[in-house]
Amino acid sequence: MESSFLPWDLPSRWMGCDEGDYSHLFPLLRAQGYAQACPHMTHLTLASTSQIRAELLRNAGLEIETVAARVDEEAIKAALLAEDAKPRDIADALAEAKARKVAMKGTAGLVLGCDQVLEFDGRVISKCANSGDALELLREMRDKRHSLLSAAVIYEGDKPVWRHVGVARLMMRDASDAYLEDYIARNWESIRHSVGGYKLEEEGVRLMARVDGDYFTVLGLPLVELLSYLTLRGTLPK
Ligand SMILES: Nc1nc2c(ncn2[C@@H]2O[C@H](COP(=O)(O)OP(=O)(O)OP(=O)(O)O)[C@@H](O)[C@H]2O)c(=O)[nH]1
Repeated sequence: MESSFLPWDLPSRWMGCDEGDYSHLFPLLRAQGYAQACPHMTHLTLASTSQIRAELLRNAGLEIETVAARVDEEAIKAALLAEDAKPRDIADALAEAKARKVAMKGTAGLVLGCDQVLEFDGRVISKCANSGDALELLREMRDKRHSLLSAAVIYEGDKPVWRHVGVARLMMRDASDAYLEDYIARNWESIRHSVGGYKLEEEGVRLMARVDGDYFTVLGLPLVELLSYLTLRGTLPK
């Protein structure tokens, strides 16, 4: 049986499947490192180092590859802020920059770039550099509202084919100084890469008085909208 996309040296023991249907082989092939040779096997390439984004996609049953985009986010953010760009546009532009960077390397199939921006008090808040800054930020944000804007952009070839910005609005409770100090001491190692200094699925939920919006958007990925698009275009079965 000849196949156009299976690697020529595929071990013969895997060639016993029916003509054309290899889906049950995918986990085996991926385990052997064949994914890159078979772009058909992956639903998309995630241009992100975010563990939670990869986890959410894999938990939803998607076959993904992850590639770090390595764009200079701070430079892009600074240039956009200098033009008074809105937080939504900053998140979208950063997500597109990441998707484009990886897509332009010739990555086959769909490439997903993401970015999350925290808007508080009219400002765009970046990730905290250390636990002291995180404690200071939480002291500022308690008993007040903030928004999380999670942008996603998909490239196919050299063009963007889909984009979405999910928005969640959160109200932090008026936590005590003592609690915030203990919270940071307990959680800093886990939350250091999360903008806002919390993970909603962990103890960060105890910082909140109210969460309005999509849970996945808070975690950093407008997952439901993404899956709807992939299903609509036939990448995922209807
Ligand atoms: N687990 C978890 N992660 C969160 C939460 N809120 C924000 N984040 C993560 O905080 C990070 C925001 O920074 P980004 O610049 O968007 O992404 P990144 O992690 O730096 O990864 P890149 O896409 O490679 O830039 C993302 O990874 C979000 O998924 C949360 O509630 N839970």
